[in-house]
Amino acid sequence: MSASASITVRAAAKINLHLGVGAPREDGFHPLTTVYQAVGLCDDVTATGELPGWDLRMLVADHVDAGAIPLDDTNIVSRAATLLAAHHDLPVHGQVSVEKAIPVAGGLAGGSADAAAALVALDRLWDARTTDDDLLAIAAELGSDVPFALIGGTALGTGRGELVTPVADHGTWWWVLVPSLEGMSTPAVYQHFDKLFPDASPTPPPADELLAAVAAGDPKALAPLLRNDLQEPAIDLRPDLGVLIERGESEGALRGLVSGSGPTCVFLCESGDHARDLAGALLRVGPEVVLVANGAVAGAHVVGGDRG
Ligand SMILES: C[C@@](CO)(OP(=O)(O)O)[C@H](O)COP(=O)(O)OP(=O)(O)OC[C@H]1O[C@@H](n2ccc(N)nc2=O)[C@H](O)[C@@H]1O
Ligand SMILES: Nc1ncnc2c1ncn2[C@@H]1O[C@H](COP(=O)(O)OP(=O)(O)O)[C@@H](O)[C@H]1O
Repeated sequence: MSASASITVRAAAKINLHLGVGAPREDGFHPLTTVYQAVGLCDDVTATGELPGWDLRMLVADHVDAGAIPLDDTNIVSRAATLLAAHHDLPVHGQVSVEKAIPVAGGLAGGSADAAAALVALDRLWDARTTDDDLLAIAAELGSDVPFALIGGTALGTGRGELVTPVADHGTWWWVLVPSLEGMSTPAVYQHFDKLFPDASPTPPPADELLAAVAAGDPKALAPLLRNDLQEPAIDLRPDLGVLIERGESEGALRGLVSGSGPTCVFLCESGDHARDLAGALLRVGPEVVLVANGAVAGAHVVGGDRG
């Protein structure tokens, strides 16, 4: 592409409808059986420019903690660029800006979404034509949640979460998301899981019953089957999350749940109207930020650009 070509790629936040966690493997990662769903809370990554130089900017929404995002080469977008460039024996180059609406360290895989979107955008900008299998392998190297951010929809994750298979989903699922002003560290929550459950089975609990409810598309059938094995450790570290979940359920949510390693809490609703009513009720009693999103939405995909 030419000097002024630009490409914008959108990637979504995820929630885990089922997060079954097993005892840690020899490499320290926990074996998972998880059911991911991509929801309509998205970051947009725009890549432009050619040789030389690399520049990364983050443009964040009011509810996103900009101070918690590294801008150096540890940012997962820069890591994605480095791995993709190395794969093609190219120098890292371009100007990348991330319009960020997904809260940081929220259990919503916002960094993973940025990484997936950056891979797709830079692949296009550099005309690198990476195969899907290679893109998924690079994504898995970046983080356990990154392959799902490429694929989106509703999908089963196994291994450490990086082996992703789309599943049947005949529902439109409405969620209220309540982020927290202070993020939580994913490794710290997994470590707390190990402390609370030293006798966990090496085989994570399966998701078969939940997958049947997802396929059937019935929120009332899904609600009692939602499961997150990291919820107890997350609430043990942050008791306010337990209070919030009880509040959301008493205000009428079909079910409240910690998202991934937390601290975002998500509430399943029957419809868009129900979700907006619940969001209004929650806003009146406490949290500063309450979002409504539905799922499932697409994985990282091009939403704009020009050929310069
Ligand atoms: C908990 C989950 C649930 O989907 O999501 P988040 O809450 O972070 O969004 C994921 O497992 C997070 O995936 P991700 O954030 O990509 O993790 P990675 O970068 O691969 O790993 C970060 C650290 O988390 C721990 N980790 C991660 C995945 C896994 N299956 N077992 C682990 O023990 C390890 O301590 C690892 O060093
Ligand atoms: N582009 C990015 N966006 C957000 N966080 C990032 C990014 N790059 C690196 N990070 C680091 O990754 C950590 C985890 O971020 P994130 O993916 O938002 O959370 P989670 O794993 O809870 O879903 C953050 O605390 C931050 O230090």
